[in-house]
Amino acid sequence: MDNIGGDKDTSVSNTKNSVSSNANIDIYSINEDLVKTLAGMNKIHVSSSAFYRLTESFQKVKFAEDLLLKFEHLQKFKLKLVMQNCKTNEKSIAFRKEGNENFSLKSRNYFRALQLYNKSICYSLCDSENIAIGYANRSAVLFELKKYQQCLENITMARNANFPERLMHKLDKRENDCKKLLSSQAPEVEPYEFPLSFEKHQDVPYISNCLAMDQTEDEGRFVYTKTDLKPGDIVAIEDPYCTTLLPAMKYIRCAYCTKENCFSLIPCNNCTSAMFCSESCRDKAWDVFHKYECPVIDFLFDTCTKIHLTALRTCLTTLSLFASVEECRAFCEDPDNQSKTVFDLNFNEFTKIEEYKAVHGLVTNQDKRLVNDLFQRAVMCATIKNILIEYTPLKTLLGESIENHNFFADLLFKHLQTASSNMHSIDLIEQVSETKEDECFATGAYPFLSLLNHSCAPNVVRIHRSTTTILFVLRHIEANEKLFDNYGFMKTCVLTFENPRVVQ
Ligand SMILES: C[S@@+](CC[C@H](N)C(=O)[O-])C[C@H]1O[C@@H](n2cnc3c(N)ncnc32)[C@H](O)[C@@H]1O
Repeated sequence: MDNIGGDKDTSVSNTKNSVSSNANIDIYSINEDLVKTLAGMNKIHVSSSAFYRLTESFQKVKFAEDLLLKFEHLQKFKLKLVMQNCKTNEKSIAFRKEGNENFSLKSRNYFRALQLYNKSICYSLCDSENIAIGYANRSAVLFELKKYQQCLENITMARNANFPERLMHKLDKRENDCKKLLSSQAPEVEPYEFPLSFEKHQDVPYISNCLAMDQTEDEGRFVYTKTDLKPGDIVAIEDPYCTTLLPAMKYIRCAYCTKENCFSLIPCNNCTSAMFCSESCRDKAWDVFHKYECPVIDFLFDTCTKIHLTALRTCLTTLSLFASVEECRAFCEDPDNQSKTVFDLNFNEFTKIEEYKAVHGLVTNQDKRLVNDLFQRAVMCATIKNILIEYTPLKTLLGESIENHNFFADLLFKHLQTASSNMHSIDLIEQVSETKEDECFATGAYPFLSLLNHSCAPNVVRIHRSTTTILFVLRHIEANEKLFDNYGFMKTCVLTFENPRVVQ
């Protein structure tokens, strides 16, 4: 048996794409500290054996949590929570000034100016004129960018947010100029719609009827074609079950729908790290996940990677679908719901709950993972769970029931594994560099696309239109051949060169 320290760290930290602004306090360091403490006490072997013997996921998470509490390793994270960025008008004004410098004739860095005005809006106290001035400044940038419709929308937003009377004449003038110019502007071109190249599949309406699924002992489930395919064919168009906006995009895109909307974002009323493209997105985000993420958002963004964020978002989205945690638990623990795929779903009465069956059935590779990999995930799971329960309404949601707490640990532990084996990055269309994976703005859970196996010479490619993923055929594929995706540079390295037992 290997041990929880590992000979070398072959697990998630090798492929980490940490979003941390402070490399010393990312979530992996909590595991490293704990392993060092155990090694210093000569307890690695005994702890590894004890951890290995635990059969249930929640027991593994509890084991890790007990150690974290015993050695007080959660303290530095809790300290970081105290340093959550609060709204202050001073910072709001400072970011606006920085935005003005970027907007100036000398710089003309309009995109950066928009980001900084958004940041200024997000940092402003809710009842302050800084929000209105932020919207008005955004309208000035949009005027220069000839985006007159969005410019007018921002002028209205500024007025509704009590724009100061002393500056109103500037806004009036911009509004008049804008209206004149708008009437002479050509309408925007509608984007091209990509249709499936074949009839819809009889069971799964968003894939082509030529596709089917099978499985082998070695490769698990895979997708193959029943007819010849040619380059350019579109064989699937899938929308995600849920998405997670990456922290770098927080002042550019909506935290709920992830659309690029830096022209009209509105702030979260509580935190300084989430913006939304409408009140509707803000309300939906609050109900589904943001009420739990908001109080600890800077901890999540500064210390977690996209794998942890995606895993947590998948859990919170799923919990929000059910009237109670008990109902969600019964659904997730139903033996019938353990290995479903999109081919098993009922698309005639399609709901998010029905869709979740195929997300719940994604491969975890738990039986192939080394002890150090599982221990590390248990530590991550325990850390996130502990902090969410202490600082967010998750405590109220789970209540006193030990079964509910164990269920949440099970669910998060599961998705910390499915996220790394199945999660898809959602990229901008432009591929900047073949080896640079991170030109992505969000991640998503796509239950059909997650059935595609990896090849370094793939025969299909995923192209994103917003969060919708279109699967194109890259080269000729003969009937009965498998479809292969390319998981990306980092995952390929892990899959190919690392210990084969650690299949990400
Ligand atoms: C996104 S899932 C693909 C579907 C998966 N085979 C299943 O049964 O659900 C990724 C996992 O599939 C397996 N896998 C992917 N590509 C593979 C390949 N070329 N050969 C063998 N297994 C592969 C690995 O376990 C990997 O972690």
